Amino acid sequence: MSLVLFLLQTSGPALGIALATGLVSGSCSAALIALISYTIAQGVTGGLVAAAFVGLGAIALTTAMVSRILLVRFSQAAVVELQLQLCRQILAAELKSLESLGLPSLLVLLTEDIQAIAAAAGVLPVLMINIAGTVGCMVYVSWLSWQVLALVLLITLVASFSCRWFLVAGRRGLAAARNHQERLFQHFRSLIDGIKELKLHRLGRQDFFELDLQPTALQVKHYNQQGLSLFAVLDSWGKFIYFFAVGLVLFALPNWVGISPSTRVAYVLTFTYLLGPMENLVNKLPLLGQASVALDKLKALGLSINAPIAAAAVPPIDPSWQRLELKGVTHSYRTDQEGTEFTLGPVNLTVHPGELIFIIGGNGSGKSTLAKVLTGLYRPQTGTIWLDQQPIDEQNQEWYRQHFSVVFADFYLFDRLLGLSSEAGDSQAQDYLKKLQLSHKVRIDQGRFSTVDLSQGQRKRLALLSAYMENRPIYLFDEWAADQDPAFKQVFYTQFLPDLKAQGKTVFVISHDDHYFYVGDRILKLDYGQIEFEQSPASFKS
Ligand SMILES: Nc1ncnc2c1ncn2[C@@H]1O[C@H](COP(=O)(O)OP(=O)(O)OP(=O)(O)O)[C@@H](O)[C@H]1O
Repeated sequence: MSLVLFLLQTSGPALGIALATGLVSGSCSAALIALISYTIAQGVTGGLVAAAFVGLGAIALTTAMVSRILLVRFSQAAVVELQLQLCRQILAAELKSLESLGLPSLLVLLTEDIQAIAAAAGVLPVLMINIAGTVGCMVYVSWLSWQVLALVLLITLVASFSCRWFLVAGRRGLAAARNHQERLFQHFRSLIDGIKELKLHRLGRQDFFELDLQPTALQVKHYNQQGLSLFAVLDSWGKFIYFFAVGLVLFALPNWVGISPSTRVAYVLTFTYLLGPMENLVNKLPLLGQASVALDKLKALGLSINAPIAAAAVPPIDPSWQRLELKGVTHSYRTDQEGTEFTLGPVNLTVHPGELIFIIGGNGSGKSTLAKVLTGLYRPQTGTIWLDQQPIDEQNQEWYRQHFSVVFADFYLFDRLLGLSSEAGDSQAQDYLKKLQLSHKVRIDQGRFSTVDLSQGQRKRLALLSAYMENRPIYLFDEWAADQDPAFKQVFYTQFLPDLKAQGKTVFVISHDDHYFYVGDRILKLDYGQIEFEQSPASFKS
């Protein structure tokens, strides 16, 4: 049902015209069948009947063609809209929800699930036309004899009940395959990301292939085979019921109620015509089954193809802010295993413009988690963040986030400066390239880097350049200097950071380089998610 809703939303008028022309075509085809059987039964061969035949045939063919062309256009538009809609939802979703869904889930969603839904979206309108044609034929049958219609309806009822089991079991198989598909994508990811390690370790490679990748791929195959086989059985079962119905009308019904041979010919012709649409319907059931499994998964993941994303306007940021406060802020990660929950906070912190703050602590002490909370990527589970007089909540969180430029430890480098492509921007970026000692490697044209195939340290410098270009009031660097050579490390700590501070920017630096802490105003140490101390560099002893 949500698929139909989505189709109506994306291309309502086009779908309406396609369906209307399809309906006309289906009705004309049904009328043609009636005309043919009438001609055979009555033995009439007049010019009027021939003209009606030609007229009906022409209308049926033209409308069918128009309908098909519209459907092709419309289904392609629906596929693109579907992909864009899901991408919009992913962009709008909270980071935390996306992290808990996991990358494999999102990948299966954007590839397999979209394909399944798109394929069903493509066939659904054709199926609707087939159903319309079938209904037209049923009207004709009921006009011929209500007893036959009653019989057909009875058989349809029995068929629906008997097919239901196959449908449910088939769908269960497809759903199980879909679940294993996520694990398979996780293995694909390991294969691609871990290719260097796998190449160097022959036994490990064999182990990964034989114990992880292959069994999961075989499970996907097994469940898909199981599900699709049930749909194949359903196909044959449907045909059996169909021939059973034709047999009943041909051989049994005349013994029960009086039917003339000419009426019988009409039935047989009608049923023979119906074979096409019915077969089409049954053939497409696996596609519809896969789409419905994909839609269920979407819903379970908290996404929906019908939920429009309101592009809320974000007010301009406040460059003259005076006070950023975290009051009793906490954030926890819940894991499946008991006793492994990590809680950051409660954190109480007040920050002013132009401050340079080092955040330090051991591995797993919560520095990156604090960075995500501070920058508004994670919402505090308790406590509140205040920017001047404004508490940050769901409504203004997007606005709040725009105050920060961040280079995360696991940063992603886009191949262009997003949102900045003016020529003035290019010349400023060229200046930064020189300062970052990259001008011999990289050029910038209309905001696009000539290459991002660089060393890790060089890529981090480009990420820093992107952050500079964003020119936000607050900066956060998570272990930025870790991959830099000693000379450039010194440039970063003794020139870049003081420069930013001199411009009135507030800078948070997550770092282990204690011999540069003297450039900062404060050092904040985390231990097991708690602020262990806050000190000035002068009183700090590592
Ligand atoms: N997405 C997550 N889901 C569950 N637990 C997480 C997640 N991210 C981090 N953690 C846990 O939270 C704790 C703090 O992690 P965090 O990355 O904030 O530490 P860190 O101080 O930045 O560590 P490092 O110096 O190693 O980068 C760790 O115990 C980690 O296992």
